[in-house]
Amino acid sequence: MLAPSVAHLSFVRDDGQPLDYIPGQFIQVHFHYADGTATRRSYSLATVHDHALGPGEAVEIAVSYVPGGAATALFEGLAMGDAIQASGPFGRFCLMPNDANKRYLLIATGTGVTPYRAMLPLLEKAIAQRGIEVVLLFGARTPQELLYGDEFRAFADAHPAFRFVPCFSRELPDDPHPDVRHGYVQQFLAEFSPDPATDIAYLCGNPNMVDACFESLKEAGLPVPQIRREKYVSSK
Ligand SMILES: Cc1cc2nc3c(=O)[nH]c(=O)nc-3n(C[C@H](O)[C@H](O)[C@H](O)COP(=O)(O)OP(=O)(O)OC[C@H]3O[C@@H](n4cnc5c(N)ncnc54)[C@H](O)[C@@H]3O)c2cc1C
Repeated sequence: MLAPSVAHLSFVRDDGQPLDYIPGQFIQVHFHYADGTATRRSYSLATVHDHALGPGEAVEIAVSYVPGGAATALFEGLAMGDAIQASGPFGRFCLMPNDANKRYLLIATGTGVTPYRAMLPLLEKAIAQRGIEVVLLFGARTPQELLYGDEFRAFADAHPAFRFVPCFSRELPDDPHPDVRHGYVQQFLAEFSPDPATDIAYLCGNPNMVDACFESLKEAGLPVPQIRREKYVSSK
């Protein structure tokens, strides 16, 4: 468990095939409701991507368990070694090779942060090769829910161009880092002066947060192509 209701799950393909994907993409898990109807749910790939995953390498996802959720029941019922059906990768919530921006504003709540974990090696390359800056604004209710927080903090400590700004809506950690904020991510966007001349923004996770940040960024003058969004809505 990454947090009280979030599991980090690791799978390997059992067909012996590799899985290449672009950080930011997701897979779909296929299963059946109790009445036999087929359904599926999407999960962003959390595996830190520094090479195409060869046969037998772990495909990682972070799943937030929701009360009464159908996929939640599936995942909670899995034992070590059980198999699930999945397809993918899908999606275009990715860093673009021809991006010429000076800064990425990466914004997430909850498991919406997993695409950014997968992107860390690409961000490291962009920092080294293009001299860009990155701000990661990550919303969680409590310090226990700051998924992969130690990894992002370590990455920020090693890369001064990467700022990690955890925003806690309920409870602050004891002895918080100076970059920690108290409130919702959307309250702190203005502090970073979003600028259409320099910024490309990514928004991932809770749909209300994504919509609120999208409106703020548009008001700040960012054109829509510079605001990339992934809303975690249920696909049932
Ligand atoms: C592109 C994409 C990527 C996604 N990536 C992830 C991911 O990496 N990790 C992840 O955990 N989820 C992710 N999701 C959401 C995920 O696909 C499911 O919607 C989620 O896991 C709930 O599925 P469920 O079957 O357990 O609940 P459902 O049976 O679909 O819903 C049960 C009840 O819970 C409510 N509910 C659904 N989702 C939430 C929620 N997030 N918070 C509170 N209540 C909710 C529903 O309204 C419903 O009342 C993603 C969605 C999309 C579209």
